[in-house]
Amino acid sequence: MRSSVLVLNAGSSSIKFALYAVAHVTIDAVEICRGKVTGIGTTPAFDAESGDGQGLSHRPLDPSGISDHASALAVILDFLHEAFPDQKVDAVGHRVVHGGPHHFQPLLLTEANEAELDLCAALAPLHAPHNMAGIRAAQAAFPAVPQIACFDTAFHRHHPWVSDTFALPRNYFDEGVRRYGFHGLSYEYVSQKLREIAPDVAQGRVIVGHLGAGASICGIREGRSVCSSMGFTALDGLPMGTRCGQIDPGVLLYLLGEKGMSVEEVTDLLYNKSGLLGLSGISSDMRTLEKSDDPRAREAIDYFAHRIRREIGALAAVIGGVDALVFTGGIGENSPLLREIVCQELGWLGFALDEEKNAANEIEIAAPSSVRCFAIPTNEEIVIARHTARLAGYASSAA
Ligand SMILES: Nc1ncnc2c1ncn2[C@@H]1O[C@H](COP(=O)(O)OP(=O)(O)O)[C@@H](O)[C@H]1O
Ligand SMILES: CC(=O)OP(=O)(O)O
Ligand SMILES: [Mg+2]
Repeated sequence: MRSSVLVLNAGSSSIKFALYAVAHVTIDAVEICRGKVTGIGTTPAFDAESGDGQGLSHRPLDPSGISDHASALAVILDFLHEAFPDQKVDAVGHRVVHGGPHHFQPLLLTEANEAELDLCAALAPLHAPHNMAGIRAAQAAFPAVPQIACFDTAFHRHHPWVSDTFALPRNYFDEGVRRYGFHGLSYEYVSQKLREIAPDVAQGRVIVGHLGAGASICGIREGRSVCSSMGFTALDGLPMGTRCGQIDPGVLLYLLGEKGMSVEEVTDLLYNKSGLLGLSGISSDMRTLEKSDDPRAREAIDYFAHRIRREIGALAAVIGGVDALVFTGGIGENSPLLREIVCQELGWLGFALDEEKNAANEIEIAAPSSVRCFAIPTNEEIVIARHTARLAGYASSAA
């Protein structure tokens, strides 16, 4: 049997997975396969491909059988068992969205620290309960195997105080009411990748936009996060697929006080009915909006780009300029249109895109005269695999 690390990234309606070969030598984790169960609780489907991109499985699943994360994980494990009978899972790495104020590093899970993570779950209602469900299901499937939590918040834990505090009385900060920042595993990956492909700017002033279903943007200096658009929860900052992003807290007081909405109704409005979906009234999915002729679809895209530009200006002011701008996440990597609209108005910061490179989703998309600009496909799973291999006692040179 060969040693492998299983990575699980449990979202609100999906579980993404990846399997990596690891060894007790100083080589990096090698991807064997990756895939996902999507539509848990609605119209579930299973997809998997090999590490070199060959399709392995693509099929709908029976909705009555796949009603929760445990049953979705069972499908993944059955597939891995059948397709890769020689691979033995020796450690499981989990993406955990909220790690609270104390976790600067990934964590080997024990009964004691799991209870602490349960407490953080209330701060990320769209993600954390599913992260914890993924952990519990993996513990049941692999009882004797180390389970490692890798936090989206950890990359941001060296922020200066001004980046993380709200202007509330100090005791709230001490109680944990502060800006945490998320998508840290993605920022960690992009920072590592930038060191490989553009070492001359990687240690400088870098702004990275992680633009996917969730979206945030981060100012990084000398490889360290300085400031991020996401705050106490994964609701703040940029508008997202279904989340509102930055909002005047007075609106919430009005909805709760004057309109008599319940906390549950406001939560549902802000997390599930706002953002691109709320603005367009059509879809939360950027591909659908790009194809639509409805003017509200384009207005939603323009609003998204406007807020990204605002944040880029703000982050440039905080980190003292920009040496490189990176787009990542499903939209950042794949939408030439969004990148074009964002950069159109950024000439004052020195940005000009090369039209053809941008249209082809090349890695480097700036015109020769421009400040450097990149579209880098993110890979949160390999970051989790490297940390997991290291904590479980396997070597990984890149961790
Ligand atoms: N070719 C594409 N053009 C435009 N948008 C795309 C494209 N491919 C994916 N996207 C968008 O990426 C978003 C999903 O991003 P992703 O990072 O995969 O999300 P998640 O946070 O669920 O991992 C969706 O809005 C989707 O429409
Ligand atoms: C933190 C967050 O918003 O994650 P995702 O983009 O996976 O929704
Ligand atoms: Mg994501």
